[in-house]
Amino acid sequence: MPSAMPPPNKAVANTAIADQRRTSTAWSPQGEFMLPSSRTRPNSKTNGVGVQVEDTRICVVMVGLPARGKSLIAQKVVRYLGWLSITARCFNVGSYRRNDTPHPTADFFDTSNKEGERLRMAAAEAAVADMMRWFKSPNNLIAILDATNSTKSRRRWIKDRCDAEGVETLFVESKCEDEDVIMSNIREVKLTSPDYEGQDPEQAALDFRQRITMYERVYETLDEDESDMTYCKIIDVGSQVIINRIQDYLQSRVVYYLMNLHIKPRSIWISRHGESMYNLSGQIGGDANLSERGQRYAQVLPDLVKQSAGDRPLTVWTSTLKRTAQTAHHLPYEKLSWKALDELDSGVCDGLTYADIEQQYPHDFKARDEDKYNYRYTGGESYRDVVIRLEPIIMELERSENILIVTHQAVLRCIYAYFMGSAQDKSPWMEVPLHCLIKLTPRAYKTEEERIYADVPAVSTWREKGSKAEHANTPDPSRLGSPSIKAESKEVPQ
Ligand SMILES: O=P(O)(O)OC[C@H]1O[C@@](CO)(OP(=O)(O)O)[C@@H](O)[C@@H]1O
Repeated sequence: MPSAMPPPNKAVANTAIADQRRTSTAWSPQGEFMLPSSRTRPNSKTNGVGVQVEDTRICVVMVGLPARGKSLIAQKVVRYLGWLSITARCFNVGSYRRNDTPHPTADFFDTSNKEGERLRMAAAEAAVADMMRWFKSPNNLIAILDATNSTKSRRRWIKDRCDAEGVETLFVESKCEDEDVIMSNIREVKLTSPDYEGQDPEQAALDFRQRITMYERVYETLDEDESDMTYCKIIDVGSQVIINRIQDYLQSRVVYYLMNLHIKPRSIWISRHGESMYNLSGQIGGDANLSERGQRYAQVLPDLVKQSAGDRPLTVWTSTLKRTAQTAHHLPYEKLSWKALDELDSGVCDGLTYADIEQQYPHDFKARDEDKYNYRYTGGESYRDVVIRLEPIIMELERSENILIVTHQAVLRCIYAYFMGSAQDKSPWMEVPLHCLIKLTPRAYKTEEERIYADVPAVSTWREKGSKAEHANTPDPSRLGSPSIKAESKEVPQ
């Protein structure tokens, strides 16, 4: 098997992987994500959506005490890989256990409770069996086995099961002694875990603490005894990362992502720029100034942000285009501008209206409607291309705390799709109104979304799939009301 990393080692270094990644990544002319040819094996395959991958299947095995952010990490890895067109799925042992024991009390997890032990092992076996069935499908590449897997014997059992089926294992331990992080995870779990549904929150927190004590009695951290295993040990929310025996490209890609994650609570705010002169005339692309209403949005945005973020320190990221810089102008925070946040490049269609495109490039107009995610403007970009160039932004976002991004319709859709796990065929059609601030808060079992609309009218630049071109850029009636907050929680699909 080709090795993406130095020989079996123990390293405490982020740069080793980051540098490795730069030398081992390649993009096809279509912007697909590929392995360099020297490392592509004869039986490498394409995963159906154009991403060339090794013939490797990996079981990412989560390890750690309860309330260490394992489920959050697992969900994030699945979403990140899905966003990059790598098919991944999480197998949560707890949800198999809940079939028999939906609301266990802490003593269920006491290892001297034989019936509890039997039921917990049965749940692990059922999850692993389902996972092996799932791996039979050729596009299914990465499974996450989400459980505490807190003893060496349990981990050895999983490794043996995977070895027997030719599935690689990558153990990922989240080890954390930071009381603030643990407490916030306990609060999170008692509010969102199905185990405690409908129960008194204080009672739930107490029981959950006891459950942690049960696990602490038997918990064994990953150590030298397991030096034959591939693992990544994340200590204190990423302040130290230990990696061992990372063997190939896909593993190093997952590990690189994990090294950038932190599990501290935070939110991300995203907004499109204010209405631009091009939005008013229905032209796409370009580098136009804000309209008079767009400037009004820029003026009210600081209040909107304050209303949602309070006094939290924020950093504002914009694109390099005038309309985002002008929108962020009055925000009293540090600002950074990123080329990677520039709008989808519409190539030869830059500066045209959708009606112009339908008339001058009818085949392109139709092709884009048929497969908007993959359609690439002549001399420009596709949504798939935008996702690829946004990857460093996502990495940086994961490393950061509270960020406000002021960007463009297509770019915002791609960022939103990453956080919400939206399907590729749906995300380019998502409606993202102008003059609306979106707050996203990643939680262990879901990402919460809140939309705050400014009381400033704007055109709607949204065009429904298959609709006539002239239906774009009409006044948006929802912009005429008073400011409103619409809060909605959406489950992240597994
Ligand atoms: O992919 P579609 O739906 O065409 O949306 C992207 C388009 O959105 C627009 C507005 O219509 O972006 P922007 O928010 O930067 O003004 C165009 O410039 C851009 O081409």
